[in-house]
Amino acid sequence: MMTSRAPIPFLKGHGTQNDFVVLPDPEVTLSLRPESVVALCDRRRGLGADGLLRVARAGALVDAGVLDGLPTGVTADDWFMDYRNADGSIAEMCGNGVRVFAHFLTHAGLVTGAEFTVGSRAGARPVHVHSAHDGLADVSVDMGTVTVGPESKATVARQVFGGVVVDVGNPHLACVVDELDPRALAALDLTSGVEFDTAVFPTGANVEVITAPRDGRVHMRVFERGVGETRSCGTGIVATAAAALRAEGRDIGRLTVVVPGGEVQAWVDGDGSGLRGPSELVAEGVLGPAWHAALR
Ligand SMILES: N[C@@H](CCC[C@H](N)C(=O)O)C(=O)O
Repeated sequence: MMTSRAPIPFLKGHGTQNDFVVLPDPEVTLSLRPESVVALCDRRRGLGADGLLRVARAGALVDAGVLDGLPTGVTADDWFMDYRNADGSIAEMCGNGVRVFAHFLTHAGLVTGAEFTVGSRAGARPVHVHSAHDGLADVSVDMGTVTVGPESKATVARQVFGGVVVDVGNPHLACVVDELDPRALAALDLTSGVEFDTAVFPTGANVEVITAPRDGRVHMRVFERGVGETRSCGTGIVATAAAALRAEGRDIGRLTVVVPGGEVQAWVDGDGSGLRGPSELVAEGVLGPAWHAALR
């Protein structure tokens, strides 16, 4: 078998400190085995990240057998965010990832105009890149339908919190805790993980702990499926907005969600949901020769 020695480019970026390795692979020539993703996302032996974003044409991912078919609303020519968690697992959607992905497409000149569609396993996600200069961008994402389901519980730092099941394309348990102020939220120890009802979440859950909304703002921390605690989570921010609005007796509205890595605007309206926030491209380069054997 022929192996290509062409350099493998990468970028490193983050959205409110939820960080990603970006791997441009338009025609899907790279093989992303879970162990390779784990190694690349490792903060000591790899580049270090919460997740990995392969940048590929949707049709090429179908041809390569990475996707079984084109998700709803996605066309073969669309740029597709092939998202992997740091543990090598595949997730349906990543809201911060879409912002960084859209920023990369603009930075690399792979799209024309400020508005375009990014494909994801959860379907097409329209984006608007409001600005992109000097490695920094401001990006809105139409996050589609957000479905608030039944109540459930999570155990976090030996405390049991009630929450609601929220589907943002991926599964969330969003727990608005009235008695928690931002200082008490910041003091919670999430290092030993979270427990949730696996009958409710057979494929796992992302768990958000959220303060009660005040003056249009909430504070949130998240323990992500396939990663651990992260400093932000875009789908979790939309789930947070939906749950916090529900706690105020509202189905629609707009909130500022404060996370350890910054602030993001989120909204739920009659047509769906969305978020707007920053993206930063921190570095770009090529992977060292040892990675060729792993990824080709
Ligand atoms: N950080 C992401 C969510 C990534 C996927 C998640 N860990 C899952 O497994 O569902 C975001 O910004 O939405």
